[in-house]
Amino acid sequence: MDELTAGLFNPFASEEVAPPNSSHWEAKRRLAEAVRQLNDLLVSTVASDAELAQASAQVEALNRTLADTPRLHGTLAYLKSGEHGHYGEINHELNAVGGQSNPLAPGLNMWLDGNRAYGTVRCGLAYEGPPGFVHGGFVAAIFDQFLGMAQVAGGQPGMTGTLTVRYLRPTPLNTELKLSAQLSRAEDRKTLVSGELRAGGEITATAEGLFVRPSRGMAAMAEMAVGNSGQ
Ligand SMILES: CCCCCCCCCCCCCC(=O)SCCNC(=O)CCNC(=O)[C@H](O)C(C)(C)COP(=O)(O)OP(=O)(O)OC[C@H]1O[C@@H](n2cnc3c(N)ncnc32)[C@H](O)[C@@H]1OP(=O)(O)O
Repeated sequence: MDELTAGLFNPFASEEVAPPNSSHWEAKRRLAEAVRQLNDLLVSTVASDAELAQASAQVEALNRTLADTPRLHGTLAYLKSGEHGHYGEINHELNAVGGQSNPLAPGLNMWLDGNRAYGTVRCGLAYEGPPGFVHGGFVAAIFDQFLGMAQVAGGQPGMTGTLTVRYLRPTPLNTELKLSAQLSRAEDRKTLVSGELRAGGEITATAEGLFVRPSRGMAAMAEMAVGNSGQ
């Protein structure tokens, strides 16, 4: 374990969503939730052109305000600041699929129990692909994150090597979806995890992920990423 992978899974010890570790993350979770609602409202409103123009001006003004605040570009920058928790906590806030403080993330909650993992997620209107159903790319993204975290049981977290999703039936929007996964095999640097997604008791998709612990190690992978975060 290195400074990235140590504590990576701490936020998933229980079914309760791990609380924010500071007033900063608490405030950011609130803002993220407001932006999620904004996203939902944006795709559903049929307001007049004038109302949309006014809303755009308000959001643009807010963007200018936030652009003038101190910023950290990427999870590594947060880690290096030393003020925002360990990597696991930062990942739990900012991850693109599971981050509580990232409005792009649909609010995936997951917890681990031995070599099994469980989770819930609810995808609002902004995740629509086929009419009334979740976009298949987001189903795959949810599996990638969920299976990726479930690999903890194997004790050697790695990157997704392959992810195979079988879409059995459409996955409904605005419905509590239940996830479960189990470790199938862990050998050397490779961990195989399989999982399923259910809506109202019916399996809508299954997935199998092969995760590979990089030969160069996670920390070295992270160092390779320096400069990718758009600062
Ligand atoms: C950035 C830091 C983050 C830190 C925290 C994150 C925690 C995790 C969070 C996860 C959640 C988020 C999830 C995400 O979003 S992870 C993001 C999506 N995934 C990636 O971007 C991964 C990109 N690929 C790589 O970085 C490398 O190719 C990896 C690391 C995968 C292997 O490169 P490495 O140089 O180490 O490999 P090796 O040549 O020594 O081969 C070793 C063995 O593995 C076998 N093999 C290799 N590749 C594949 C493959 N694609 N499928 C099947 N098998 C593969 C290979 O045949 C060999 O087997 P064998 O011949 O010995 O039998």
